Amino acid sequence: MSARVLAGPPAAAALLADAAARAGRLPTSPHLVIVCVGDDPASRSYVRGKSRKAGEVGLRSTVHALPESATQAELLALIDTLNRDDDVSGILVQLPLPAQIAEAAVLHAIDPRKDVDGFHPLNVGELWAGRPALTPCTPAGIMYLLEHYGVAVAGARAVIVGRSHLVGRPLAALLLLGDATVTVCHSRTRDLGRVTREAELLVAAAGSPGLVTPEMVRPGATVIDVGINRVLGADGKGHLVGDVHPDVAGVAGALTPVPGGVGPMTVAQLLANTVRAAELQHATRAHPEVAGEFVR
Ligand SMILES: NC(=O)C1=CN([C@@H]2O[C@H](COP(=O)(O)OP(=O)(O)OC[C@H]3O[C@@H](n4cnc5c(N)ncnc54)[C@H](OP(=O)(O)O)[C@@H]3O)[C@@H](O)[C@H]2O)C=CC1
Ligand SMILES: Nc1nc(=O)c2c([nH]1)NC[C@@H]1CN(c3ccc(C(=O)N[C@@H](CCC(=O)O)C(=O)O)cc3)C=[N+]21
Repeated sequence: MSARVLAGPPAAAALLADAAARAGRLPTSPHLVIVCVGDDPASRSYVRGKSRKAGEVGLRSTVHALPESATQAELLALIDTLNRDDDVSGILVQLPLPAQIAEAAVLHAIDPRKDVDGFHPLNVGELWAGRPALTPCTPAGIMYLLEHYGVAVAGARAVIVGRSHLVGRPLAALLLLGDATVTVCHSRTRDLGRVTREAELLVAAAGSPGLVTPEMVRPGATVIDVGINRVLGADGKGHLVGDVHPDVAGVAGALTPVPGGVGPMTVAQLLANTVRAAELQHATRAHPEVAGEFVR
């Protein structure tokens, strides 16, 4: 038996087509601003991919690249300018940041209505309160992928390996909103395989190549591989591999590939969030009586 492949690109294309149609109904094209600090090659490569896709669906994007030595004050000043600029719909600060900059201070400074990553505490709180506004791109993209391929979430036993603020935690909130029964595992989880074997829907987001092996997977389960790990192959070249061992394809019912699975969903969802942010800002301007309030 070999698992059904849940490919990212067709689902991402459907999400992007919807976002592009909504963008076309706005008076001006939504504008995403990406801020990156330092010159980590992997970060630069993600940023290029995001800008290219933005252009393909008719969104504007601008990249602000600050040097590795940038101070927290400089970054906060830039965010303040972008917050005040009515021509900016969405702001994404690429993570991780250099050690001299406190991540929390930066994420708190972004206007929640422009927070296309969904990392501001207001958006995090709204998500856990069951009123999702702007939600983190990777988890929201995974939910879209599951729906696109008709994978049932309601009532399912879902297990997530990883509890980061970027992936594991917000995905737990979204799956719970979708009426799954959710378990979140991490590096202190005892007998990880016993927990993951319970899952009808298993999500691996640990950043550990091949962590999920066939004996950890319930036969027929849907397995979502979020991991993006660069490893050196036998051919001496660098390869991207996920957190799921390739042999899991023999046990799982359905499986996302790496690359070409969750990654493209993340990028598509970022652009969908940018359109959503532009819609929120447009509604606020059209109805100034609600300005200052957080409009959903
Ligand atoms: N496809 C995409 O679009 C994206 C992919 N990624 C990829 O997803 C992976 C996870 O990213 P991110 O969430 O940011 O990573 P973090 O390093 O922030 O978090 C990893 C989580 O996995 C847990 N973990 C690590 N090793 C184990 C283990 N052996 N057993 C059980 N739990 C473990 C950690 O536990 P603890 O909390 O106890 O330390 C932690 O909660 C990475 O490979 C990253 O590159 C990330 C974002 C987007
Ligand atoms: N503020 C912030 N928000 C993020 O969403 C964020 C971040 N910082 N920092 C880094 C992680 C990682 N991330 C990815 C996005 C796209 C792919 C992606 O498109 N991957 C392709 C392969 C790309 C390649 O070949 O390198 C794929 O899986 O097919 C992967 C990973 C977003 N992140």
